[in-house]
Amino acid sequence: MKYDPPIVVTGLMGAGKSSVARILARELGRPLRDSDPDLAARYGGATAAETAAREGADVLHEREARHLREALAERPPAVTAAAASVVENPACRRALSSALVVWLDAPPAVLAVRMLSSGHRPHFEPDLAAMLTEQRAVRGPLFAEVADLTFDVSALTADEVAARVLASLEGR
Ligand SMILES: Nc1ncnc2c1ncn2[C@@H]1O[C@H](COP(=O)(O)OP(=O)(O)O)[C@@H](O)[C@H]1O
Ligand SMILES: O=C(O)C1=C[C@@H](OP(=O)(O)O)[C@@H](O)[C@H](O)C1
Ligand SMILES: [Mg+2]
Repeated sequence: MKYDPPIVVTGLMGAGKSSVARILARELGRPLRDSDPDLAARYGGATAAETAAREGADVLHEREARHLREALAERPPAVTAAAASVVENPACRRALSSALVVWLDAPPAVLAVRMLSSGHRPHFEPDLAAMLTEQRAVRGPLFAEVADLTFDVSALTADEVAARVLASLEGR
C-alpha cells in the first residue's frame, strides 16, 4: 500500500512552516492547512497577534491545538503548517504520531529576522532572539520527540527542504 500519511510541518515562528507546507501541498496535490490564515478566516479576520493581545495566549493556543487535531483527521490527508505552540500540548504530541512530522530548525538569531516578515505573529517579548532562545530551550526537545525528519533551515531553502521531504516519502 502507498505510504500516504498526513504531513505536519513544525518549528518555531519564522522557521518556514507556511512556505514548506505550501510547496508540499502543491507537489502532492493535497489540501493545505495553515494555522494562522485558517484561524483568521474562522475568527473574523483576527490575526494570531490580535487574538493573543485581546484574548490571551491560552485562548490562541487552544484554538491552534484544535486546528491541528481537525487537520489530522481530514481525508484525503492534508499538509499542515502547525502553530509553533502545539508541540507543548501533550494531546497534540500524541495525535502527531499518526503523521509524518517535519521539524524546521535554525538558530534563534536567524528566526528572529525571518519572523519579522509578517505582522501576524505575536511578539511576546521585545527581544525576539532572546524569546526564541527561550522557546527553543523548551520546545526543542519536544519537536525532537515528535519529528520524523529534521532540517536546518539556515542552510537550506524552502524548496530544498520540500524536495528532501518528497524524496523521503518516495523511499518509505
Ligand atoms: N529555508 C528558508 N530560507 C530562507 N528564508 C526562508 C526559508 N523559509 C522561509 N523563509 C522566509 O522566512 C520568512 C518566514 O517564513 P514562513 O514560511 O512564513 O514561516 P513560519 O510559517 O514558520 O512562521 C518568510 O519571509 C519566508 O519567505
Ligand atoms: O509560538 C507561538 O506560540 C506562535 C507562533 C506563531 O505561528 P507561526 O510561526 O506559524 O506564524 C503564531 O502565529 C502562533 O499563533 C503562536
Ligand atoms: Mg506560518
